[in-house]
Amino acid sequence: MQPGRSSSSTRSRRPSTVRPEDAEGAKPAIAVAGLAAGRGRMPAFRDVTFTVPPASLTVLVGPNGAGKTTLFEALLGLLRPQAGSVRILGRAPREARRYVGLVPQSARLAHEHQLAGREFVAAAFRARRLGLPLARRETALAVGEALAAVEAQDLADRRLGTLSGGQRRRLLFAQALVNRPEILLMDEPLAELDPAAQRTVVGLAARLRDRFGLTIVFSTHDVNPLIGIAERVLYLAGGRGVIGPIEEVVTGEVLTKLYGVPMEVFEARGRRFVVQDDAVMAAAPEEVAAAR
Ligand SMILES: Nc1ncnc2c1ncn2[C@@H]1O[C@H](COP(=O)(O)OP(=O)(O)OP(=O)(O)O)[C@@H](O)[C@H]1O
Repeated sequence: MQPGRSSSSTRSRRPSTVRPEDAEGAKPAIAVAGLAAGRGRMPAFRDVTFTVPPASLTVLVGPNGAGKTTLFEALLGLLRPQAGSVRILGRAPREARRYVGLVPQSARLAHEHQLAGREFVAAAFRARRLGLPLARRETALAVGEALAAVEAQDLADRRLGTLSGGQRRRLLFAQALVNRPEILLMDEPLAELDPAAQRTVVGLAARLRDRFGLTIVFSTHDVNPLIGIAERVLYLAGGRGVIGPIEEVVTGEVLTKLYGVPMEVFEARGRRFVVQDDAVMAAAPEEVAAAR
């Protein structure tokens, strides 16, 4: 991880589905061109093109089944593209795996309740798994750094089974950081968290970008907690994707084209609510009603 840099350089970009290079000319951390990918025979999406600049935070949004997890798998090299290309730090995804950390959905923690926080984080440390000499000291150092990066030193000796959802999420974060990645993929880290815990997770992601220069892709069903924090949103829907600043992508006009059906976006108290006809797709119904 490197010292942070400004994160505001991409805020003025227009939505784009075709631009293969970052507008600022910086070498992209992630470059995806014409990508079609799926876990079955049918691709979840096709012709998705975007770049992610280094030291930035991109929200990945889309309805259930839009392909958010599929995209992460393609970025990790776990899934071969059906068409198009993926480059991570200029390399093929499999060659770049050690530079990429994944924060999985917390539901996958079911069998680790007996582990202490530091053991859980250490379990992901690469040198330990390889059984290298010096691994103990190196592991302790890397675990300590990762816990400090997410301000979770106080969780080092707590059993996972005794922690709240937000605290576990923090340890998942630390686990993803223990191998000092340059890119962090976060798979729905806000699911099942209350608004206060959501703010904590979003704040941590922003600090990792700003202090350590991490490139973060953060998937969620609701873009609102990231408004004013993420530079851009990558919106997947209708088998396609569009990327740009949140205020330019999360609009009725752009989403109607993307979904291929009439969509409306309501704004209330600085938040955006996406609605198809009268069906609320990603909203608190009472706030949408108030906005009408
Ligand atoms: N193992 C599988 N075999 C075939 N198709 C699959 C498989 N897993 C997922 N799919 C399909 O791939 C598409 C994309 O799924 P994916 O899980 O990537 O979406 P998602 O945006 O992450 O959804 P969610 O928000 O519900 O987690 C869906 O249509 C899904 O039904």
